[in-house]
Amino acid sequence: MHTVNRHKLISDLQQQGQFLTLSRRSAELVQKPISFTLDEHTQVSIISPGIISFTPKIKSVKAIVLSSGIHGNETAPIEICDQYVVDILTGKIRVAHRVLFIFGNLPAMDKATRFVDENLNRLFSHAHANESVDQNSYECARAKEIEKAVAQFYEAGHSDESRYHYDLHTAIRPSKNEKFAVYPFLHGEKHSKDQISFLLACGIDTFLLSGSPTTTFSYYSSRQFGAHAFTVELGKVEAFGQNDMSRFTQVNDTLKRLICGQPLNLKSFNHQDVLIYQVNQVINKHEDDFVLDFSDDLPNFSDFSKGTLLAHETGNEYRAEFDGEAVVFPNANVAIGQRAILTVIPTTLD
Ligand SMILES: O=C(O)CCC(=O)N[C@@H](CCC(=O)O)C(=O)O
Ligand SMILES: [Zn+2]
Repeated sequence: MHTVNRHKLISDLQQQGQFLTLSRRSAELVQKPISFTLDEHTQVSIISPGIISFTPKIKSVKAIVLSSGIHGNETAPIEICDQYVVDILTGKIRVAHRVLFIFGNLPAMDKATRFVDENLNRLFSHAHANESVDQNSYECARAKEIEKAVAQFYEAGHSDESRYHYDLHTAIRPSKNEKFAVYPFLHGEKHSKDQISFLLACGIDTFLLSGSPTTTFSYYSSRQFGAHAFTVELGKVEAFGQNDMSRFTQVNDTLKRLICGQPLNLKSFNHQDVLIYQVNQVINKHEDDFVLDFSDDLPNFSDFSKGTLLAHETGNEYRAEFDGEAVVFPNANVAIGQRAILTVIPTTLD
């Protein structure tokens, strides 16, 4: 890159902070790794379009990944994270910990779609190398790029740094519990009540405990790097500019407090404040004729009595196994072999 352009880029970024806009509109400008310092207190590293890290000069005790737009049409988290990046670059706020922002699927944002060729959130933990995955797709390359950025970010820290990853999404359907988090499978490790208290402070009061490995981004950070990692669902999918940002005040303020090292005033964990579910069935689609046996606008967490037919396809019927079993993320329109419904049943944390 020409030196003059590099200086202009850095000065534009510091004056306007529009890293995401540049990543989406002029990706070639932020294609090469670029580093610079903000007022001598924060190192900025642009890793590739849509991926930027901030490192304070003071010793960091937390390494925090905030990802959004892993699905391109899930706009509210993208708008929240974009504003943090703008505010950091322009000096309105200052990070106290190392923070990596990842804006996942840039071309899908432009198309206002979940993805272009492949669901990016099914390609982590090396699933991008599976033979069923189109190796020429944007998402295949992007999954590799994101995995590498996360590995370098966590591994660059001190050994006593604790690791966090909040992968922010919005859901396709409305939900009986509007804000909820998927807690990736921990392979027998204990769930963190402190993390649940933190997410509760963000306005997230419902948790799904995953019971098996997945190829999602949050599972990758959890499993590979021991990060406290979650897929966080903040509401319903809306177009850019159409989100009612007042619905995100709590999560917006709390995440900002976290990255800026401000007091969080967390309430200690109390079973009565949260709804905890464990995943009971992961129903995958095997045939083209897979259909759901309930309406397209049925909200997430709607529950059924034992034996109710939830979905069917040639050769298979899928039924509720328990009274009160609820459905989450039902979607008949997924690729063959992928998850079409999660079912969950209430549980408690030990
Ligand atoms: O509303 C939907 O159907 C999907 C919303 C979404 O993108 N959810 C994530 C959950 C990932 C996880 O299980 O941790 C996804 O499906 O990728
Ligand atoms: Zn999503």
